[in-house]
Amino acid sequence: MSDYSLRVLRPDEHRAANNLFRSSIHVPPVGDDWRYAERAYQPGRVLGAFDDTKMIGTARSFDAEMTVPGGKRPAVAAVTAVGVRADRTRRGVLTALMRRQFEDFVTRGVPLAALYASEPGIYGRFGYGVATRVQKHTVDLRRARLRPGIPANGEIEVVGVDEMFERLPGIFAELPHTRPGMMTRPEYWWPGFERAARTSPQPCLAAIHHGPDGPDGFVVYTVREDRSALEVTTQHVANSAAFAGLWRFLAGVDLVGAVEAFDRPLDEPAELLFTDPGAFVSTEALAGRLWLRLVDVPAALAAREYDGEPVVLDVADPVLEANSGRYLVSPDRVAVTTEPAGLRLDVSALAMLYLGTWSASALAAAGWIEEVEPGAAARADRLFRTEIAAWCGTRF
Ligand SMILES: CC(=O)SCCNC(=O)CCNC(=O)[C@H](O)C(C)(C)COP(=O)(O)OP(=O)(O)OC[C@H]1O[C@@H](n2cnc3c(N)ncnc32)[C@H](O)[C@@H]1OP(=O)(O)O
Repeated sequence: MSDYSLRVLRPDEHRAANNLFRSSIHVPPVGDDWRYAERAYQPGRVLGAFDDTKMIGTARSFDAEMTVPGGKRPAVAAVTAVGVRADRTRRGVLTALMRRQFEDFVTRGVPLAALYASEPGIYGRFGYGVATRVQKHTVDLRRARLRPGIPANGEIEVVGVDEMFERLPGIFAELPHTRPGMMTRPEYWWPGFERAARTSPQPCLAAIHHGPDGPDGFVVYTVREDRSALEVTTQHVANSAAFAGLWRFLAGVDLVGAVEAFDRPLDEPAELLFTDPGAFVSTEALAGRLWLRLVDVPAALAAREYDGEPVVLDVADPVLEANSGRYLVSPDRVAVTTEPAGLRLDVSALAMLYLGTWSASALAAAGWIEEVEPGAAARADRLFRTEIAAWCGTRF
C-alpha cells in the first residue's frame, strides 16, 4: 500500500475535489458552472485522500432520507463524486475512502447509504447491492393514440428554467413518496439538477400538473435538436390522474416524433394509457439502478414493515463486522437471535432483498442467498414482498 492520508476537506478545497472527480471520469475541469456545483458540496461530507500534499482521491455524500417499505423515511447518505487520480488507482485509495465514509455514517447513526455506480464491478465488495430496477418507455407519437377514457382532472402549466428552480423544490417536497426507494431532495441535491438544466444545449422545460388540490405532479423534459424525440428526464406524480394528465400533455406536444421517458418504475403502466398496448409503445430495461448499503443492519431491518411468517437471516458483513450475525425478521419484531439460520447471505444480497426488488427465491436460485432451512426462501418471499415496485427516481 502506498503512503497516503485521508481527511474531510475544507470548503475552499471542494473545487479541487470536483476537478479531480471530473478528471477521473474524463471531463474537463469545471468552469463557470462551478457556481451551481459548489452548492452541491455539503460541508463536512467531502473527503480527500492525499499523497504528500497532492489530492489523489475524493468521495462525497449528502444527507437525505429514503422511504422504505411501510413508509418510514430513515436517513440515507447519498454517495457520489467518487474518483481516484488515474496514476494512483488500484492501491486501495477507494477502499480507504469507502471505509472512512462508513465510519462517519456509523458515528452519525445513518442506517443506509446509496449510490449510482459508474461501473457494476466496483461497489459490491463494499456491501452495496442493486436495490431497484428501472425501464424506459418509448412512445411513437405518429402512431400511438391515447385511450379516450384515461383519467383527467387537471391543468398543465409549462415553465422555463428560472421558474423551474423556484417552484419544483417546493412541489417535490409536498408530493407523497408512493414507492419504497424514493428519496428526499435536500438543498445539496438541487444544484446538480439546476446545472444540468441550465447548461443543456436544448431548452429544458417543466410541465406541472395542477389537480383539484394544487400541484400534484411534474415532468422535466427537453426536445432533441432534430425533434425526433422529446426526452423526459424526470416525472413525479401523486396520483393516477396526474400521471395520465402529464402523459396526455406529452403525447400532444407538436412537431416531435416520439416521447422517451427514462428511469421509470418497473411496474409503471404507461402503455395502458394507449389504445393498443405494446403496439407503438415499447419498454426496455435500463441500467440506471440504485445501489443500496445497509450500514446499520438491525436498524435498517427494523425500519421497514413485513408480512407473513418469521425467517432467521444469517448475515455476513466483512466490511462492517458489527452487522454480521443472525436476525429474526418477522412482522412483529426484528431481533438478534441464536436460533438456527433459515437463509445465509452477504450484506450486499440483503440490500437486493430489502426494498422488495428481488424475491429471496430468485436470489437463492441465482446463488446470492443460501437456503439453509427448506421453505425459508418462500417465507422470505412473502416477508419482503412489496405491493408496488421500488424506485428511487432521483439521480445523484
Ligand atoms: C458513486 C460514484 O461516484 S461512481 C463513480 C466512480 N468513479 C469512477 O468511475 C472514476 C474512474 N475510476 C476511478 O476513479 C477509480 O478507478 C475507482 C474510484 C473506481 C477505484 O479506485 P481505486 O483506488 O483504484 O480502488 P481500490 O484500489 O481501492 O480498489 C478496490 C478493489 O476494487 C477493484 N476495482 C477498482 N475499480 C474497479 C472497477 N472500475 N471495476 C472493477 N473493479 C474495480 C480493485 O481491483 C480492487 O479489487 P481487490 O480488492 O480485489 O484488489
